[in-house]
Amino acid sequence: QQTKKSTLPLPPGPKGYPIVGNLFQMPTITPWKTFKEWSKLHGDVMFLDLPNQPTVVLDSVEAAFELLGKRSDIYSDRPVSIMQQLAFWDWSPGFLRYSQHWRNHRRELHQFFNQHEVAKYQPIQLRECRAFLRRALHSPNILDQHVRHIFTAIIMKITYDMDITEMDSEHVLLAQEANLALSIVTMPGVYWVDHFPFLKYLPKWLPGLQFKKIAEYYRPIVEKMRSQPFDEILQAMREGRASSSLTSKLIERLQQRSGTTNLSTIDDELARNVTGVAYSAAADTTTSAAQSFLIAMSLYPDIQRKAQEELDRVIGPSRLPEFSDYDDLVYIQAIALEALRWMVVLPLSAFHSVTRDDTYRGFLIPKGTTVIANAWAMLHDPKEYPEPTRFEPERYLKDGKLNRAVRNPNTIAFGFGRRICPGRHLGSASLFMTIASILHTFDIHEILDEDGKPFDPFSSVVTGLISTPDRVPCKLIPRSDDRKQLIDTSV
Ligand code: HEM
Repeated sequence: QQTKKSTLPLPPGPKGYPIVGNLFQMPTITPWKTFKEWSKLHGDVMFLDLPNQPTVVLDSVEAAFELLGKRSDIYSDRPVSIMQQLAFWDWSPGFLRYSQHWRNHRRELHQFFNQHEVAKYQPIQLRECRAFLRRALHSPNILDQHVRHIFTAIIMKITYDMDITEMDSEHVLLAQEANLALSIVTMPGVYWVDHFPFLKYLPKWLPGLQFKKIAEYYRPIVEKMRSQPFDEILQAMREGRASSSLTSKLIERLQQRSGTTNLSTIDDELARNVTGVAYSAAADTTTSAAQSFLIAMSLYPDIQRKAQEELDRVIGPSRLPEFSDYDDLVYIQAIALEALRWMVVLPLSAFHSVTRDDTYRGFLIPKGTTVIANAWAMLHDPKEYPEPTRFEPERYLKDGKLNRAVRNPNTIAFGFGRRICPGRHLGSASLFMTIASILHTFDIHEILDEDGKPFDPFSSVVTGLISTPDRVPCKLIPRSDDRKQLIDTSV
């Protein structure tokens, strides 16, 4: 028996082929740009016929806010990915199905990363930003690694009370490799097993089944990343020598709640999942945003000058920025917003999925449809952000204040509805302090390539769940000898 709703048409989309639908047309490089082009023909709510994974792409804020925001009671599920399961990434709270199990994880994440709690991490953020300044001053040739170091050290300290002094420490290398696996297995349209699940039962020596080898290689690495630091803290707690960290606090809280020191299987899993997701969600994302900032500054020296005028006026020459300067550093706030808009960290956000048949603008969106929000298209919409490829902090300002009439890019860049990024306060604060600290002490210069050509940030991005510039051709030069001294004498 047909319901009335199911007689409605699906949203329009590119014409596909029998059986494989649009699978062969799926772009593997910067798909957000291709989707944007396709949406010019088919509209901002576009259907892609992918086997086992019908997909709708939303290219406008209007559609994303309505479906993922207002209707988030039914649009907060995640699509199931066999590739993620095979590579052992399906435990992550970021990929859990919309359920009580997910809500339990979300509640703990909120406890540790809500706006009020995040203020407690400011001393860690300040210390790591200042350690960065010293590293950039004394070993300027590995700038990219130093940038990554800031956000790795912040999240490792918060989560495990671990001091990351070297980026080649075992824990960091493990976490980086597990994250590489994440970006490899989340490439949309790449793994046929997600569209033809029977492939997972075929032997791995058959041609075309490399996905099995990839998953088998990464699985133990991801397992170890999630368990090793956690087990170390659990052991230290048993021996009464654990220091305070998110992990120890969470374990204690779960122990208190259940009234026993032995965690139940469910609580043990919850704790491992919440602590395990922290690095993977925090490090590469904030690093990518900071890279975007550095590249923008190297291409727009006039914006640097304006920011430095503000920093000199508010802070003066004899100290480094503090979080208490936040309200007075409006131009720096605008730069942080623009960095998240200009080169979008998660250009296709994270995929949602709908748990019931729904109708929108007269179209059917069937239960189980994967819903992709093209955040890149929304943040590069010239109607909202004129000349979107220009880096222009002024677009958010009016009379020396943030202009509320312009859409704050954070309302898109951190995702939507009930799945919105729980780490957004931490990410934004780390980014703000990094930008203020660097601009207060250094000038950022562009490094031209061998042919003397300037860097084109938009044709040099790595495609993945998280998009990053493929290099950061910038160098930092101290603004003066006094600022050099300031860097060396500040802790
Ligand atoms: C500039 C930095 C960051 C950006 C741009 C960013 C962006 C995002 C986006 C777009 C999503 C998907 C939201 C959705 O599905 O609608 C997300 C999810 C998530 N983020 Fe972030 N994020 C950042 C930093 C962080 C940090 C610092 C943490 C950790 C403390 C974090 C933890 C998470 C988690 C756990 C999820 C999954 C939420 C869920 O599925 O319920 N993020 N983030």
